[in-house]
Amino acid sequence: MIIKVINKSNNVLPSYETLHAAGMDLRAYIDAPITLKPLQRKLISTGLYIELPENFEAQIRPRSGLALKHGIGIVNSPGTIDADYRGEIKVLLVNLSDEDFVVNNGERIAQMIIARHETAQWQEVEVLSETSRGTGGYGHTGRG
Ligand SMILES: O=c1ccn([C@H]2C[C@H](O)[C@@H](COP(=O)(O)OP(=O)(O)OP(=O)(O)O)O2)c(=O)[nH]1
Ligand SMILES: [Mg+2]
Repeated sequence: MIIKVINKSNNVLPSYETLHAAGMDLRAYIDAPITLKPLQRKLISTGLYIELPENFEAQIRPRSGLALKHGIGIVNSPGTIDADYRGEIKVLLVNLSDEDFVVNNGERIAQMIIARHETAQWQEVEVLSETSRGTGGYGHTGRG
């Protein structure tokens, strides 16, 4: 699919790193390095603005390597970019390690997945259909 994008950064556009990758890596677009102290969170710019088709969203997800090696997560993971959003895509990083983490311009900080979604309408009713699960949940089928 084709997605319109404005790139105000000095970075290359996000791209799939391998042939069948689900996510495109997003790069930080910042004037100077940003330090995240332990447990600190900061909104990181990407310089990207996109126009998604109706019934598509972009999900902003963490990179597992940064998570494993440096404890870097995304506070609102997965972040949601709505199809009608025209602002800059930003990434809310958090440092869950006990050491400072420095983000540099152009660094790959997150990944973006383009996904189709439904738009639902409600049908209000009094009764829902019966199932074998019923209202059971939260481990109701046991552990092993
Ligand atoms: O990680 C994110 C999450 C959101 N957004 C942008 C795109 C999205 O369409 C908009 C609103 O996001 P969301 O609905 O998650 O935030 P909200 O707190 O509900 O704000 P709003 O009232 O503007 O919807 O902010 C980002 O750039 N990065
Ligand atoms: Mg919202």
